[in-house]
Amino acid sequence: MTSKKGDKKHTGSSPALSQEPIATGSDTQACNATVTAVIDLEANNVTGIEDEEKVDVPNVKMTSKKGDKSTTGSSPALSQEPIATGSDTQACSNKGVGSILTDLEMAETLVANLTLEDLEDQATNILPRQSERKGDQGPDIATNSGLLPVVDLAPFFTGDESGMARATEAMHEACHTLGFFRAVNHGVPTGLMARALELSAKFFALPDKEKVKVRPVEGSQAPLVAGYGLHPPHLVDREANEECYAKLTELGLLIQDILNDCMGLPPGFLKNYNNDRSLDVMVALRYLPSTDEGEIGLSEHEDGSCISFVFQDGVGGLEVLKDGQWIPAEPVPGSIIINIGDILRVLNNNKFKSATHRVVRKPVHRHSFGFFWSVHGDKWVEPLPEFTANIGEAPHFRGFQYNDYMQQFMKSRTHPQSRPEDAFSVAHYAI
Ligand SMILES: O=C(O)CCC(=O)C(=O)O
Ligand SMILES: [Fe+2]
Repeated sequence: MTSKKGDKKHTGSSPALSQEPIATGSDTQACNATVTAVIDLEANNVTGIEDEEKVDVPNVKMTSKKGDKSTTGSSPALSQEPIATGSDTQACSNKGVGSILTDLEMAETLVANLTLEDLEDQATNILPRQSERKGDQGPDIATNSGLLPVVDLAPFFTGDESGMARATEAMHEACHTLGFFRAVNHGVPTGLMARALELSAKFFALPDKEKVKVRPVEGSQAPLVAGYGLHPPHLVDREANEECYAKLTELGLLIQDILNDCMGLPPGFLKNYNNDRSLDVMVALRYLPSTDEGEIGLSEHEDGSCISFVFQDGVGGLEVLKDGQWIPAEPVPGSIIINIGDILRVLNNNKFKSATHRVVRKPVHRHSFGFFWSVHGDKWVEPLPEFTANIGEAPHFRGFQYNDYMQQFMKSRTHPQSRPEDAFSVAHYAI
């Protein structure tokens, strides 16, 4: 089994891709949350992966699959060709129902002969509930906020006006200087995130022979040739995923409103501009253990989203580039890491950073969820007059249709350039 160690630049796992519903392979009911996972079956040589290797996962021993398959990009719903060699991903989108139903039927048929007990037996409970994890008593924000700026959103739930102003200012500063911050008291229950991570871990811990049963059907419009089309219906608590998706959507609306204020835009401007939630997607990621120091799990990239949200287990590995230094975005229980994507950066003409980030693999499996707040595919994206003509500044980007951007973004993922610096990015539109 080969182990790739490249630090190939890519454009992130934000999936809002094309005219085609992104996570076409992924979707189910309510949030239409489902799973599109990427597993490079060829590269990973599923049959060559041995069962029953003991793997350490935070605070627990688990039985898991062996195999070091490092990853050069984990993006989920994106590839037409296997590119993620060593991570598994799943996605929840809220569109694409048409082609997903087919996959759902397939999944249900294929998994129907397995009982929940069978599945539970196979998937050792690798992530205990947050409350059961040693040291995870809830966010210890004061002492353990790590290096990222922290934005406490509590005032937006209590109506404390001066607190709201302080949080808005903190967010503005973070977006301006780093493009990343840690949100606490954000309204997404800690237990819900823990449950989603637990379910994801359980799914990924299944033997490959079970997971491949929920690959997208041959000829499906699902954007993955290798990967999981759906969560096995009997295994996954869809309600938890859907609730998580719904809560993240609420958080997205709140953050978008606050950013609207940070940017000094007329009240409700972003909400109006970005009023279609069909390309948002929630992705579950699993990173395989590293075999060597410094192996890359997700190569450096900027997100193609408007705003991205990440919650993670206790393993760590997410890093943000600032002034040539990689800053760890450490796991802090209950917090959500939020970063600015390329779309917002273009809209405000580079006032906010869309920071380069990556995931470095650790000696144990890592699980995380990404939620990518997108814009509608038909949307025209260009620097807003508030950041150009109205203030006498030249635009730093020419305008583009989001679909066009995503097509190229995708192509660059599925047909990576040999030189990372040649990879497609929003710089393509720079003036
Ligand atoms: O897994 C993570 O912590 C980050 C994932 C990420 O950056 C992405 O999917 O774009
Ligand atoms: Fe990212």
